[in-house]
Amino acid sequence: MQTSGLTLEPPGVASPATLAVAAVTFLAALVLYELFAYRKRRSMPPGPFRWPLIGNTLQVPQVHPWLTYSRWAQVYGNILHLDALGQHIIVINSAKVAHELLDKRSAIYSGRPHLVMAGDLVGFDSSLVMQPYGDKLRQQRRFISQDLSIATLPRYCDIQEAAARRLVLGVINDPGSLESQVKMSIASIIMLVTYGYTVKNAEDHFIAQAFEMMDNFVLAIVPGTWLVDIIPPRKCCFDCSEVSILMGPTAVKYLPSWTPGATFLKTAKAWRKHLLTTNWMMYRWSKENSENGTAHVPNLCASVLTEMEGKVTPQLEESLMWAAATVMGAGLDTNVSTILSFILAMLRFPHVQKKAQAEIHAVVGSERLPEISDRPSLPYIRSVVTEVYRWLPAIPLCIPHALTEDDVYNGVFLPKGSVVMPNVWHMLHDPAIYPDPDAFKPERYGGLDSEMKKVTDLAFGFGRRACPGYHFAEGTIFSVVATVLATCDVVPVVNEHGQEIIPDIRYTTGAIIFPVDVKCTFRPRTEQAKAALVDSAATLL
Ligand code: HEM
Repeated sequence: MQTSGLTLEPPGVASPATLAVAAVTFLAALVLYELFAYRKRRSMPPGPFRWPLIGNTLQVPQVHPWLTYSRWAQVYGNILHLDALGQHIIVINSAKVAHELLDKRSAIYSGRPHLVMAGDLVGFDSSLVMQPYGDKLRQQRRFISQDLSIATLPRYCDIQEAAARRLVLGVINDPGSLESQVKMSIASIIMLVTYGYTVKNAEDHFIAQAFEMMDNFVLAIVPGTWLVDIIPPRKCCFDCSEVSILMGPTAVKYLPSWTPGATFLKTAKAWRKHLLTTNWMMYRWSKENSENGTAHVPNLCASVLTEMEGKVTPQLEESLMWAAATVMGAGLDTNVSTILSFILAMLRFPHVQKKAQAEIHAVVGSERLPEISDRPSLPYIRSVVTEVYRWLPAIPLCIPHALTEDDVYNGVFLPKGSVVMPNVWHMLHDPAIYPDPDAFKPERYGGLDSEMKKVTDLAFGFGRRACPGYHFAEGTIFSVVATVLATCDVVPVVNEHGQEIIPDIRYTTGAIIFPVDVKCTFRPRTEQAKAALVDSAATLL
């Protein structure tokens, strides 16, 4: 429509001139933002090419990310930086840097990343493993470390040995049940120690609930999976007093659950309900049954409650409930993964198996089954266990830490709020430190605990967040490894043509990894060994 030489547009439609001005303004803002960001980034660690606005979001690897980070280490060095929509990610590829930052400066490297899906929505942020560093965390860690300290651990050795023996007997009788037997054996140890609960069988309701909770946890924390974690309402990436141009008003987590594309809200609701129901159910079971004498004591919950001498506040009780739940969650998959990796190693490296069996035979003999107290006398078995941690670390990228203050390391700026991921896999496969890193060679430690410690110092985490279950886990894994090797040959299954099937080295992806398709037969080495297992399974807990 033309009037007096002016062009009038219908209401709501911008003129080309307006659009042009908007586009130029947007581009100018983008250039300014990028220039500003570039100045800040120059002093940060190097990393792959970063796209305007989205940064490295599309490059953050989703499958076996530790392998990609390991390749990037060749290009960018030991400490690299990614920017995922304004979230800084620092990947550490060197043991030295990890120890200098995460151990020596642990006062500012002990936070955990804020995850909207796993934390705010599902509720895992109340569990010890995801809590920010602070009083609540310290209290929960204290509950665990007082119950699982080196001094108190001997009281749980019988439980660990009995479970290892039952596991071996179960697999001898039914080789196809390897994975479920390992899960059940580990769950039975953790449930007894944490809650005093005796697992009845593989279909036990408590076990099913606990593993489902872990499955949900592992899915909830996978980076890049959940919309809410990709578009968080976030402060500016470089200056916490400014609001990022990426932020917008998108508080996706507040959308109603019927919003198209927001099915994660329904998932989160279901997982939250499951998490709270499971954890309170097990805690209450323990409390009631430890009091009435039905539960096995000592157990973590009962010990802490006894020590409080009836002065249990609701806050303390909730804290204990989460500490116990975290022990259960943290102890399940890590141990299952490690034991399956051990079996895989024995199948692929039978000469190691022979050497380990010879050591047990020489030290323990064949008249009795090995015990955890034999550990100091069995350096080769300790080396086998250590080599499993190195060869296939259960948590290859550790659990991410968060940096709570700005920091400078060797002239490089590391901003507050960064997610810090130690690439433990790379550190443990560095050929300069571990020659021929894919080979399973317990000899590489020369039987020296000081060399083995270099591995466990990485595989069990760092600083104030280091695994509080380390000594306990060492007992469980040692007991399984020594019992298997003392009593059985771990041999491959054979196919219909009589050919042996040696599993490939393949594993899942995710925060905790598992070798896949590990199948084997446990062939009793002697009738006497099998009889000893039967006898002990009948008499022990
Ligand atoms: C082979 C077995 C295990 C491995 C490889 C392992 C490894 C780890 C690693 C790497 C971390 C993260 C540390 C960090 O953030 O720096 C961790 C945390 C943790 N682990 Fe373990 N762990 C194992 C078994 C256990 C067991 C049996 C328990 C309990 C009895 C346990 C309890 C915990 C807890 C509660 C945390 C969270 C600590 C925190 O966030 O402050 N772990 N573990």
